[in-house]
Amino acid sequence: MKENYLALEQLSVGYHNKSLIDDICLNVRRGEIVTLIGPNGAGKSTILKTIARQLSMLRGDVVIDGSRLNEMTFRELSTRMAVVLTDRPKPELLTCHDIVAAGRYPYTGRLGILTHEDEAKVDEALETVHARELGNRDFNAISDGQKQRVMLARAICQEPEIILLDEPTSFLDIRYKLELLSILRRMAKEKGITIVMTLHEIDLAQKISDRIVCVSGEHAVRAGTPEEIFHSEVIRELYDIDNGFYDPVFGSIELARPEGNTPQVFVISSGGTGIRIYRELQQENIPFAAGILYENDIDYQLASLLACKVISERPFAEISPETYEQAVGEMEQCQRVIYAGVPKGGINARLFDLVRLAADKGILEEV
Ligand SMILES: Nc1ncnc2c1ncn2[C@@H]1O[C@H](COP(=O)(O)OP(=O)(O)OP(=O)(O)O)[C@@H](O)[C@H]1O
Repeated sequence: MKENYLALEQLSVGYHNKSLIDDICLNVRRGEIVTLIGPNGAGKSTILKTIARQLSMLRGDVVIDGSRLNEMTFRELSTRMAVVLTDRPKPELLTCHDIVAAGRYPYTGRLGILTHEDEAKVDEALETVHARELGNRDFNAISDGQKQRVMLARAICQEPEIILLDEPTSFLDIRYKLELLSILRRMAKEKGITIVMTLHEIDLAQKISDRIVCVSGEHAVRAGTPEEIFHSEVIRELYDIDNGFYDPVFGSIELARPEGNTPQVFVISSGGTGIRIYRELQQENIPFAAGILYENDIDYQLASLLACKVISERPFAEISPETYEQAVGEMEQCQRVIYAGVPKGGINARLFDLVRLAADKGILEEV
């Protein structure tokens, strides 16, 4: 077990002496990736700014590697902590290289003169974020996504023990989002750098984080592993979602299921063949039933979220007469039956009886 690096001890954060969230207690281990998630305005950035000492803490304490935040000198803090918040510097006539080089200032003398070694670190940091070609460009004249990468290069160049990042993936296209997250993962796992960040993309948070902190309400800061936090109900409650779902198995956001509790279509599928059909029916707002699906079938997870009825069977069991009759009853209420393909196996033989029955009734559509 790695040692604790950062501790928030009954921390209260807020503005103008008015607290927003009280009693935050959190221990973060060295090299851990911790992501704060929660709705807009919940206080995620406020917590990060407080840890970064850009905002005074109201009560409690922040301890970094055994040192109290408020007792650390500026140099001590800046050699330990790099911060990439959403505010961007608006420098006059500074190149991206100059911005990144500022990450070396905690290590240079008063005049801020960079040694050859410092210069090499600036180049290396720009290289890491694939922004070397931006080095000579005016920082004010590059895109938001490019600025984001340059700011990350500055943080890397600072060689910190901990990096705080506020929404680091916003503005980045998919390639750079993935790249940023893999850079962070390398920094954490190979160099033992502790990462605390906020992310709005909870699917990415689920995949990259060692621990998730849910921020909402005055006291409600709940922490857990991604497996503990990413349940449809926890996410629904955290974000107060009433118009869709978060599917924790696939890490996907799903729109609400079609309106109505009476299925118009019955879908027979297996092993992923139903997914495209479910989505099409969802887009057309047609309520549907799905079955007979084994509970460990990939289609079962999405069907449970989108179908108004799912007829299922226990994994690896023969389809029971009761389940079959239930499926027939449901299917006979529908105007259409879509057969999306099912691999034949001994135990699912009755599924094919269902398909034949639909064909006999003249309501079968094969896709
Ligand atoms: N400088 C400020 N002075 C007073 N209140 C502020 C200030 N900055 C933010 N707030 C308020 O504090 C609350 C928390 O804001 P914060 O930016 O921490 O939320 P957040 O969880 O990061 O939200 P988002 O996901 O929208 O970025 C909000 O109600 C916000 O209006």
